[in-house]
Amino acid sequence: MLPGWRRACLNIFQRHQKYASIPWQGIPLAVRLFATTPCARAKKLVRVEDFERDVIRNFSIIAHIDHGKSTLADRLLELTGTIERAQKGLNQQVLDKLKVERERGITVKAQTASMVHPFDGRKYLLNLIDTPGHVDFAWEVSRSLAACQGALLLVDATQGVQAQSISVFNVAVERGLKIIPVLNKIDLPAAQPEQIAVQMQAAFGIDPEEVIQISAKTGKGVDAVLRAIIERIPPPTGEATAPLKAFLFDSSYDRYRGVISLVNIREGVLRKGDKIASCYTRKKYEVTELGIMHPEEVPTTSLRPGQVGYIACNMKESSEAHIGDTLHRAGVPVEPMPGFKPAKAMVYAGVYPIDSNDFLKLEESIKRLTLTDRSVEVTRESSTALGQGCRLGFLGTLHMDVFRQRLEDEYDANVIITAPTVPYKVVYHDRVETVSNPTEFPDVTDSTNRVVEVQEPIVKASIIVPQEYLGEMMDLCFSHRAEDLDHRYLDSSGSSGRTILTCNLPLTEIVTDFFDQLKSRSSGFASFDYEDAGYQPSKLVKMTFLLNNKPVDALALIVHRSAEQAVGRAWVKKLHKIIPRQMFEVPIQAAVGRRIIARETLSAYRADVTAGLYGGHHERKLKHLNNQKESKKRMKRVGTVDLPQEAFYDMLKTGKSS
Ligand SMILES: Nc1nc2c(ncn2[C@@H]2O[C@H](COP(=O)(O)OP(=O)(O)OP(=O)(O)O)[C@@H](O)[C@H]2O)c(=O)[nH]1
Repeated sequence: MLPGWRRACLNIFQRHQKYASIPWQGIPLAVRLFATTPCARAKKLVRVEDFERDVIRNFSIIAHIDHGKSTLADRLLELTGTIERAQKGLNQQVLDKLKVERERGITVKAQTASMVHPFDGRKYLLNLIDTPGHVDFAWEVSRSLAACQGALLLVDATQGVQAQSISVFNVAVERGLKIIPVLNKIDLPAAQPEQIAVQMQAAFGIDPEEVIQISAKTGKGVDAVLRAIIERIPPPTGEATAPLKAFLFDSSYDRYRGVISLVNIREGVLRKGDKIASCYTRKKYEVTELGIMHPEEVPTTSLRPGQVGYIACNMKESSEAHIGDTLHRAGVPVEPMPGFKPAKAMVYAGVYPIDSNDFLKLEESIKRLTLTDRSVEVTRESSTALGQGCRLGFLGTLHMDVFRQRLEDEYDANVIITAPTVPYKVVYHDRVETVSNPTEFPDVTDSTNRVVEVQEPIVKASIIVPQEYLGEMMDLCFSHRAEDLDHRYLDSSGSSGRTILTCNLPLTEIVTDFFDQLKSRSSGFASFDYEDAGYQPSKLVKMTFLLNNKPVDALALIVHRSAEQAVGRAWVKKLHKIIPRQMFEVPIQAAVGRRIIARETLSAYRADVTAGLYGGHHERKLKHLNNQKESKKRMKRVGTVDLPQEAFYDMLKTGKSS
């Protein structure tokens, strides 16, 4: 065999999206070839016809970040023989497929996996839908829960109930899901299962007797979880003979097969070759492939009521797969099921290529990435300082960070991200405008602009923290303009007992450094969650920065009146440190409207024009110095200060903590 041919073969497998998650290194070529043949996959073929509705369970694992969802998912997949048992101590994290997920140890994109488990003489089909834990990905959580009848509420036995545990619990209860409470990490010496079970009772009204104690790491107690899934979660409803109704809850893009949609069959049976139509777009398709996630795609002959699986149906554009859509048999229309509220961007930022010639490449990469992350909003924008770029809307700052990292990891992009801003509402005499870019924010101090008021987004925040840090947390909230602050105790075990603190906070206050301060001022013990609480009028102004009396658009900020002096001074100082000295003196100013509120002066380089004059008359020296002064004045008049890209990068990086 030619070595070149061999290499080409390997490349094809490694690049093929479907097999990209498999660690191919070290596996002999013959095995790789066989593993990807239809014959090998067919061996795994699951006859879904064998599973009637009453032996199907659709469930999800919900928890605060890092409480062990992905680890428990691994153990469940192993225990049911869906994947090979990992070597002792090795964490497989089969469902965390993205590189950023594995590196950061967080789940960003919900994945789905089906398992077959024998119980009481019958074979059960268990469909697990993994969910992310972080607040920013709450949209993914509610999307996953729409396809389930039950949820495992996982709580870390060392950390106890955290803010996100409460918010995901509320979403699950709202959707009428059966909750199975599970206490994880009981193998750790710091675990306090009894005390945390009492906390769960106070926070969720759960009977401590119902709580299953496990260690997802060692596998202890995980079989009891499997039993509880089968015994406590109700089977899905829906009749095989009814007209087809399939709920589309996720989609991804495959270069070769087009859009792959994840669906939950609510009524009827879907088979390969069936002609289907979308309630939302009214377009018609033919099902070319369908199957279940086991945990990789495994083709099946049909999908039946209650089942969760993937379909490929010659959908070319990812925009055709509308999340929350109902698919039905072509020519047999049905009433669409209630869909999802679309994801709402909470944080906006400009993304620019470091080298402005790379814009088209960057735009293409962003487009491709948004195919797998549909919650990102994209529009084009341009800035005189940074050139052509895109304005992106994210669900939160972590979401923004993860998106940037994915751009860098998966598309090799080098980008500058501007300071994050939130969407403001500007109320004029005759209209209301939403502004998410500081450069478009009007000068409210100028009465000719006819601005009646400016409103900013508010969130209802909850913080769970040991009592000893309560004072510190209240202080933090007040310094971020908190209102309606309230607190209640979750348990009564002295200063280490947990308290839940709630307040209303402006969203803009938490998109900069709030998380970092929360973690450092509570020694990492506080957890934080928030939900949208509408808009409220606020005294906001646009701050611009001038270099040599010319405004730099990419540095514009929207700040609260009470903070304008402090922010203006801090940024001007930072600019002074970062900007390289020029041939002429450069004033660096922060301005609100026409008012200059802070100023620093960058002194000029001074060439010693008298160096070549040995001796000579005093007036001759003076003449040279005066000439120099004149030419500097001229330079200053016409000179523009170019802020180098690196300075921008530093500025925006450090700007986050201002
Ligand atoms: N000692 C111990 N560690 C555990 C256990 N379960 C999970 N962990 C560890 O806890 C960390 C977080 O686990 P993950 O499974 O990644 O948590 P997750 O909830 O999926 O996290 P997100 O996906 O970010 O929401 C990992 O380092 C796990 O090895 C357990 O039962 N015992």
